[in-house]
Amino acid sequence: MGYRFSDLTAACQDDWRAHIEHDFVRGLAEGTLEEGAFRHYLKQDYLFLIHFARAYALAAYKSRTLDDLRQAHEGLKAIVDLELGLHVGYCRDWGISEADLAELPEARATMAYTRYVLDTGNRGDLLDLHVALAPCLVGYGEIADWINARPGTVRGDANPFEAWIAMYESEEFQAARRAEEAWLDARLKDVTPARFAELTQVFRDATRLEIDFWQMGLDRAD
Ligand SMILES: Cc1ncc(C[n+]2csc(CCO)c2C)c(N)n1
Repeated sequence: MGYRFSDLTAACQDDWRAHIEHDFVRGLAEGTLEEGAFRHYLKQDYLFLIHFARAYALAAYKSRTLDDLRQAHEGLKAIVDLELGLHVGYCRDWGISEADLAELPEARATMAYTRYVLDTGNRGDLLDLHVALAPCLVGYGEIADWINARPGTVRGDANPFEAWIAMYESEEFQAARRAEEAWLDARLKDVTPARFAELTQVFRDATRLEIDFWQMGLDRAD
């Protein structure tokens, strides 16, 4: 008892590092990622974001308190009003039009990850759902930290992915990440070892699906 969010990453250390330090992330940090791989990722990420907005709507449905309902509402608004708009504009900069986005076929890695999160939230409770969402929100925050701490990282105009890195290192995004970790710390404090083992499985599954999503980008898999 007395668990914290960091106990989840510690319990899945190998998978967690494989997500944070994936070759796709290294390519973003060094500016060496093939542009076609990035475009493939961006397109699938559009579909990913739509399903993640649905996951925040599910979090609203699963909420028992006004605070949790507000938090789910904020998450849904952040994706719909902010992230998806930014994403569509960003895709345009990379030569992907809104019409292209509307017609995208969904890759298997996108389906697997997003439907896993939605199913975990459906069959479980709000904590299951948040743990399934954590490799996304907390993971991308840690990725920004990791990118910034690496000597090989290239920043500024010399890196074509500068805007992507800047988004996830932004104070606004990092504040959302810290709030999520604090929420998870508060909920994990009281879980039993058996429940923690269940949640570890969810966290590991979702982390491995993040790894598959990066790999899908590198392989341009459909
Ligand atoms: C595969 C994949 N995983 C995580 C993110 C980042 N992200 C998407 S929604 C969200 C939470 C709401 O702000 C975050 C952090 C991404 N874009 N694509």
